[in-house]
Amino acid sequence: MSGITAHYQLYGKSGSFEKKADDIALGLTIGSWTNLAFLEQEQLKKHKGTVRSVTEFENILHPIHPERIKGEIKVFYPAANFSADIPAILTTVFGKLSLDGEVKLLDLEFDTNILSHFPGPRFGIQGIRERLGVYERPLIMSIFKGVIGRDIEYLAQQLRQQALGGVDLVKDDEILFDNPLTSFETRITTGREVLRQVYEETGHRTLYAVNLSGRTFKLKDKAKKARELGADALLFNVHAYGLDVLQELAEDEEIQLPLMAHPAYSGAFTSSGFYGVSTALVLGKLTRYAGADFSLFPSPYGSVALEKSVALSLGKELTKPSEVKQSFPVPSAGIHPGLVPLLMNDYGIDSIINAGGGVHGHPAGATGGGLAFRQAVSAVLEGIPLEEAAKTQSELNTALELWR
Ligand SMILES: CSCCC(=O)C(=O)COP(=O)(O)O
Ligand SMILES: [Mg+2]
Repeated sequence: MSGITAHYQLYGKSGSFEKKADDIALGLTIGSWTNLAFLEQEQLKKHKGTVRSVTEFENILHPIHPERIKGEIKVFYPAANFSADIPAILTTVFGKLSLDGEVKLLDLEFDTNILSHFPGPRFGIQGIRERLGVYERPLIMSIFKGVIGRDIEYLAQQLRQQALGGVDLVKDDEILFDNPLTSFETRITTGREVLRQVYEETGHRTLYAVNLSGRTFKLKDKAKKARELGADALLFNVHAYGLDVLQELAEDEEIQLPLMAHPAYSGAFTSSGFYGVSTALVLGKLTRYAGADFSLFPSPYGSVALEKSVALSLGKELTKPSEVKQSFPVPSAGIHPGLVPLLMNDYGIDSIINAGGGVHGHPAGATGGGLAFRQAVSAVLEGIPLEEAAKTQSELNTALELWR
């Protein structure tokens, strides 16, 4: 039988988890079971949730209520109960249940039949690499900073400085929305022209991800306009809108632009150890299934850090073998060149090193910042310690002195 298996974490008295699991499996599907007549049981069998496993962790006590221990349960929900879309799936497996005390949704197992309704990233890691012609190293991305209240000329200069440093991508900051000084359309057309000039001068190609923002029902038209104007990629605050909106954008044949999922707002429902949804599921698996070519998330090291095991499992969800293409893991926030060895060790070459302050804060400006990142990546690929490489690479040297 086709369906989805949900993994939950909860706390309770030892021996209480079987009953809780049964209550969830029945309560979120057909309601009562044993009181039904045989004929009704036969009719409803294909809709009945099933407990797949119950695990109690006797040694993991609740930090405030030590009489409770941690448990993990797995419940199977038949596909007959929901349409194959993320809103229906989330409402089935964690709708009312998300409001019912300390329960956290850890994972969802999609079978092949259900996953076939999720085309996933249109381009994926390979497709983005083909657009850039870069295959042998992690990509480097920088972020516009301090551009709110500035005009398009200022943005153009900042973009040029970033691109001249050799970064592969530049993205809008997620807090830059449509505004009279730097409208969505003007950012696309101006950005395109700046990056064309840099390409002509240097032969280096940089892609710009413009922030697709505004009311939900206007997004598709805006995204189509972006494509007409020659946009390279779209940044999208997916968790403020909902994953299904991302999927709509990803599947639209008239849009066909790489989509970059920003993690803004996701902390509101992922950060608790007791409630909400696991980070790896939301920013990893579901963001990939919904069609993001890139998923940004806090790295384990910077200013807004995820616990390392969480950040690593998130990266795995984005890249592990699946029917859908891989999404680029983009560990972010407070990244500087000195962190490149750690990031490359954690995420390998199929990842993106992304920095705002770590590029613009370089004493030689954004160009120097980009160069320092490129030098750090080359050093790691050649097996040279950064301190050693910095003896001959002045931008890297300056960066290491500043951020050590
Ligand atoms: C986890 S936040 C994603 C990256 C981002 O949008 C950002 O602004 C990071 O900026 P920083 O100066 O910390 O590199
Ligand atoms: Mg930002």
